Amino acid sequence: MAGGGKVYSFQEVRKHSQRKDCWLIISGKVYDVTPFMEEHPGGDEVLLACTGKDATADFEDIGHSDSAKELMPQYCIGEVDAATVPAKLARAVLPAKGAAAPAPRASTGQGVWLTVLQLALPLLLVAMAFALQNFAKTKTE
Ligand code: HEM
Repeated sequence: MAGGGKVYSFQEVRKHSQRKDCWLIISGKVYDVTPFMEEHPGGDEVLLACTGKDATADFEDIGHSDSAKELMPQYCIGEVDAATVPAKLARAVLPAKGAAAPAPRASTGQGVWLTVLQLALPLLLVAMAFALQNFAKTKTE
């Protein structure tokens, strides 16, 4: 690691959030990607959008190649002090520009009931049609 294991606070890392001074946090490590901004095949905007937070999920979501991962050590300047990373920011997964937004989760309480209702409603209608048909038959007999 180029940074010799230096530990930075989250507050320190987030100060470097400009095109000419851009640091990222990926898997607990701090990367100074300033010299890489123009070369990054995904563009500099996505890197800028990943400053000031934990960019691990964004980086992983892209499915970077092994050769991309091999480039990383040269930009690594140290580690982030995990205790200083705000929990909600550490878990934040913002969709990267050009990437698909995460699908809404259907397994939440409300979602399950909606699915059950969607399945049950047509069955209920068929059952009612049969009942009506039988009722009409018995009336005419
Ligand atoms: C040190 C950090 C990073 C390095 C060295 C890096 C390197 C690369 C490389 C080499 C590629 C070309 C494709 C590949 O080989 O996988 C790439 C593509 C890309 N990267 Fe990064 N990247 C970094 C961080 C990030 C971050 C934080 C994001 C945020 C979302 C990002 C978003 C993208 C996107 C959107 C592409 C284009 C993918 C495509 O066109 O299919 N990268 N990156």
